[in-house]
Amino acid sequence: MKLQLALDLVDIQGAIDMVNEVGQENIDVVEIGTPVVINEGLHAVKAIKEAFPNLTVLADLKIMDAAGYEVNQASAAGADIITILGASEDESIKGAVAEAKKDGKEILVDMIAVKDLAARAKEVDEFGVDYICVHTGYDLQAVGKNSFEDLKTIKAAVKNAKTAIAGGIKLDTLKEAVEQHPDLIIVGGGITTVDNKQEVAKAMKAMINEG
Ligand SMILES: O=C([C@H](O)CO)[C@H](O)[C@H](O)COP(=O)(O)O
Repeated sequence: MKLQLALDLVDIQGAIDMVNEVGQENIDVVEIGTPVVINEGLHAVKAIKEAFPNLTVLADLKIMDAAGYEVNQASAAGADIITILGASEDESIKGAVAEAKKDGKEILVDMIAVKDLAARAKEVDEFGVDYICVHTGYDLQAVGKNSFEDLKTIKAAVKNAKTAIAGGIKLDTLKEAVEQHPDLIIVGGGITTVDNKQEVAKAMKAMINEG
């Protein structure tokens, strides 16, 4: 199990400062979140990879179309993992995988807003993707939803890909994810909004390592 720090509500310098404050030794993957890519472009991915060459960098593009091209651009900027939506066309997901493989990069499929999770996870799992991720986005977190039951659903459906979970995970709810042993646990606000970010990230990493 690995810990991914999601950086969403920062600019480029804020992202670098946040990783330094959290401590790169306390995380495995750093995510340049969708709002950062929208605001700053792929320069943010390039800047974070240059600042932290030893960290795995995920570009949360949430690709929906033009998948091969967008994966190619994110990969050139230094992304190690690129995200595409599970709701996108099969051809888009296959194209993303083909492009990523050329450069030895990985594809994470974000299942946000997918209604039949088990069925779509089984389909996507056949396309050679690296991760399938359940995700409760900000807008559903705001009405009290989470992804812990959804993780059970994809764990039962997925045979090939690694599994991941994201969406509102905090130190006091992390256990619910750890108990199910996904390959990747993604945490944004649960680290970035607390006072002692380093202490919380360290505690989360310890819980994940022990899990
Ligand atoms: O992908 C995300 C969201 O859609 C905004 O871009 C977040 O990175 C993801 O939800 C993790 O962040 P938290 O929910 O704050 O843990």
